[in-house]
Amino acid sequence: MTRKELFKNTLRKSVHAWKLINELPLSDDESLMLRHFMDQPGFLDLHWRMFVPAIKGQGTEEQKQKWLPLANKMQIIGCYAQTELGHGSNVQGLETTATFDPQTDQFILHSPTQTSSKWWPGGLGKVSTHAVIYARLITDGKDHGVHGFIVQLRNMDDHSPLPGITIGDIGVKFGNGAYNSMDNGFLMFDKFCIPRDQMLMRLSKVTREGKYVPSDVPRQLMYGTMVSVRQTIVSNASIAMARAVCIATRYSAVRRQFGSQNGGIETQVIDYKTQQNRLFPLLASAYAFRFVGEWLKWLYTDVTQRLEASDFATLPEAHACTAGLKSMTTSATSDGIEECRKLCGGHGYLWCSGLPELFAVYVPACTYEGDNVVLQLQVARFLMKTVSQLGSGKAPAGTTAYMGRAKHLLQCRSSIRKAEDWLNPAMVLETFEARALRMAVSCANNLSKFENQEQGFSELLADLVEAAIAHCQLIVVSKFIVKLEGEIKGKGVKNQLKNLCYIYALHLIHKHLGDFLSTNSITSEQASLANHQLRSLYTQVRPNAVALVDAFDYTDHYLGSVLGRYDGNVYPKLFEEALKDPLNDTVVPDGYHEYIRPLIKQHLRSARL
Ligand SMILES: CCCCCCCCCCC/C=C/C(=O)SCCNC(=O)CCNC(=O)[C@H](O)C(C)(C)COP(=O)(O)OP(=O)(O)OC[C@H]1O[C@@H](n2cnc3c(N)ncnc32)[C@H](O)[C@@H]1OP(=O)(O)O
Ligand SMILES: Cc1cc2nc3c(=O)[nH]c(=O)nc-3n(C[C@H](O)[C@H](O)[C@H](O)COP(=O)(O)OP(=O)(O)OC[C@H]3O[C@@H](n4cnc5c(N)ncnc54)[C@H](O)[C@@H]3O)c2cc1C
Repeated sequence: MTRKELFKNTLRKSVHAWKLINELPLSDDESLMLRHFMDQPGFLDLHWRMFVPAIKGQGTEEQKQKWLPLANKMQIIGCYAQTELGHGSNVQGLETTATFDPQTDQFILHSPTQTSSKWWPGGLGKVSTHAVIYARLITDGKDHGVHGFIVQLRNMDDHSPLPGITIGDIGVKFGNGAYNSMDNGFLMFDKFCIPRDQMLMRLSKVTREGKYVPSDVPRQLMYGTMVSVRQTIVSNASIAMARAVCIATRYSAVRRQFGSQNGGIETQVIDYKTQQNRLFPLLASAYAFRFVGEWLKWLYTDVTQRLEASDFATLPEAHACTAGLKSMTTSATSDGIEECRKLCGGHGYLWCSGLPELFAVYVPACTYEGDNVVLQLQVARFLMKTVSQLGSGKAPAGTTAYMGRAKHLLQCRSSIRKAEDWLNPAMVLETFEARALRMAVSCANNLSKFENQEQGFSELLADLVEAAIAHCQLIVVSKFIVKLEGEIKGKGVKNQLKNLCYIYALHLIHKHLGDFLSTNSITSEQASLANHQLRSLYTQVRPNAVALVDAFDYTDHYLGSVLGRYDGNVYPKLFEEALKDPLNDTVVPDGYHEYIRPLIKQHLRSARL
């Protein structure tokens, strides 16, 4: 499809999905699943996952009563317009202004520079009638920082931009289809006025007289919508990773190369230890991210209930966990999809393998809802704060509770003696805890050598990110182990999950061996025992690998992959797909008479001479 066709077709699908949601009707959770099976980025994502939650989280009761019924019935369509051309990560650096005019009781929205143009918001370019706009609030010449406003963008009769608004699509993005179904947009305000009651005023207010009344709740609640979406992105990482792994596993069982004895059949590539060493940790990650996603959903629900009761104690941890896990799981999934493409050899590069499109549509998850490095630095800040409070009498809680055992974890030596010890959950956990804590403490010690903490933080950014990743990996391993300790239905399922859990943990040890050795969390002998155990786990998973991806229950239609077909009938279908290509519509291609023939003839002439 051309971009225009793709965009229009996504509108068609979105509206059809919305019709089904109402007609069937579907619950909120079911509606999200329907969106998932629609399988294309579109304006509904932003409307439901960001615009509506922003109003719910930051609007007053009155504002919710006014706007939510309209949004819930989709009589208005909204997006989330925070990022600007010049600033995305640095939200405090946004330039759009919302200046209160007491004469008219309005805010004047203005884009003072080119870099202040809103740039990237999905659904903004062509679809949304409204947006939650983030702008610097100015009253009586004073800048109060960034706040949210509900703004109508387009005329409700003919969809034209309202006077004072310049709006459009930012252009083609990575890949052919992929995220191009979405109208990521730009927007500039030229002294555009909105009524005062369209500032989202749950967190802070501007009175009729123009007085700014700051809230007594943390200003970070303004970032609540991002926390909510980051949480869902973790579960989505599992879905995307599982999809790629399903394709690569099924195809690896079908594909044969080398190893033929006396004209017999060749070896299935899934039987090569190198293939297993690349593939099975990804299979394990798909399960691991699912379980950590379930736990994160619980954490998010818990913090939301606490916030409603004005208990803000767990907000920093919820922020650190959602930011860190969003970052870690999306980076691993993007890399994992690309690895699955390579695991499928040359055919993985064909569009009909389903992997190029999956990669192209998935990879911006490393950037949207917060650049992955920037987010890990938030985790690092949280860890440095926690380390600095050790010994102050305030016991670390939640995912940092292990830091409360710092005295032990800083000096303990791993008691792994034989390969099977690496299947002991307590020993594995202690290894990850020791590594995470020692990395964090080492950063804190190095930081303390700087007179200026901010300068020290800047200098140590790379180490801090690694410490944050170590902490996040510990969370994922520990939640997998917790899952195994709970009730698991199905004969033999627990054993399979156990294998995957230890593959997940041990492959991380192998991958980050430098961390584990340099922090003395393990010795090189223990590392080699871990590798030995890992190989043994691969052998145990091998006979069940295909069943473990079938368990994701993805239909062929959803997978969209000739290589990942359930029936394994890959080769005839590759031919069928090839023959569908428009280049094969004619035997002699367009351009033959114009370019190929004259070229060949010229050579023939010179040959005769
Ligand atoms: C089938 C597939 C379906 C997929 C479905 C997914 C659909 C998704 C659609 C995606 C569309 C994309 C949308 C977007 O991208 S929207 C824009 C997202 N933008 C960002 O994420 C910006 C990232 N930047 C930030 O979040 C902040 O600016 C940053 C956290 C980096 C820094 O903020 P700030 O400068 O204000 O803060 P400080 O560093 O000074 O920190 C101040 C304290 O505040 C704490 N903090 C920061 N953020 C939060 C938060 N969210 N919640 C709670 N607390 C927070 C921070 O830790 C500091 O605390 P301390 O003072 O205690 O240290
Ligand atoms: C597909 C897609 C959809 C999007 N949808 C929306 C949307 O609906 N609404 C919306 O408002 N926005 C949206 N965005 C914007 C998105 O949220 C931002 O692009 C994202 O937050 C990253 O910000 P940035 O582009 O400013 O990156 P930058 O911050 O400019 O990052 C550039 C580089 O600088 C590094 N860097 C930046 N700051 C630091 C630091 N402090 N320390 C170390 N390194 C640093 C980063 O790691 C990165 O390598 C979308 C983006 C994409 C790609």
